[in-house]
Amino acid sequence: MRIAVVTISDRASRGAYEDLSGPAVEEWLRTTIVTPFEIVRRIIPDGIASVRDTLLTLCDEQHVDLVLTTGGTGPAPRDETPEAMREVLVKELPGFGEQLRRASLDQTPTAILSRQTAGTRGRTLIVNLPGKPDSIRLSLDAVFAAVPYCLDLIGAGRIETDPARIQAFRPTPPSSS
Ligand SMILES: Nc1ncnc2c1ncn2[C@@H]1O[C@H](COP(=O)(O)OP(=O)(O)OP(=O)(O)O)[C@@H](O)[C@H]1O
Ligand SMILES: Nc1nc2c(c(=O)[nH]1)N[C@H]1C(S)=C(S)[C@@H](COP(=O)(O)O)O[C@H]1N2
Repeated sequence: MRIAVVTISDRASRGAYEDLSGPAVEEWLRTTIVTPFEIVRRIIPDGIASVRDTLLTLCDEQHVDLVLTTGGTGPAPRDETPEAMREVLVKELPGFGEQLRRASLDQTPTAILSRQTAGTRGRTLIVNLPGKPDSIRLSLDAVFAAVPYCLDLIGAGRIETDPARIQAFRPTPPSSS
């Protein structure tokens, strides 16, 4: 099981500030997932080509099971993560974005500015998170219960979570066919 954590930020990628969001995602995963997994980290600039090419490499060449991105989902000119997702996803899963915005509204009224989404390409699930370090925990807490079953359905690796942190929900056992 391999999970990629991709920080999308012009300034973090050129070292203008320290990336805090990627490490926050990694820390959340390490305290929540109890089955073995390896983390692949990337820090890249905003922009359609940058995000698209990174996601395509992670999906089609490195065959990671899950990609979590942080940043580039807003309305600013350089925020192009959703445009890149459109070029990469085979099946969009709009429920992730809906739930992320709903949960984030408890934290900030600007939650509605995020165009974050999720979806699949082959056996990889890609989920966008906002860029702000403070948003990471709340965002992952809001959607992760559905992630292990989604990975089962697309034939990706199996994840078990610490039930004290996240109760993974599997409505039906995986098919044996
Ligand atoms: N990876 C990160 N690590 C630390 N702080 C971040 C990170 N991403 C965003 N932030 C903080 O959240 C703020 C808003 O995030 P946003 O993604 O809108 O950044 P931005 O203004 O587009 O700039 P950039 O793309 O250069 O990070 C940033 O100004 C920064 O203070
Ligand atoms: N939970 C949460 N969601 C959030 C935020 C936040 O601080 N917390 N920031 C919002 C803001 S201000 C913006 S502009 C959008 C997009 O952020 P991004 O471009 O860094 O992805 O996410 C929104 N979603």
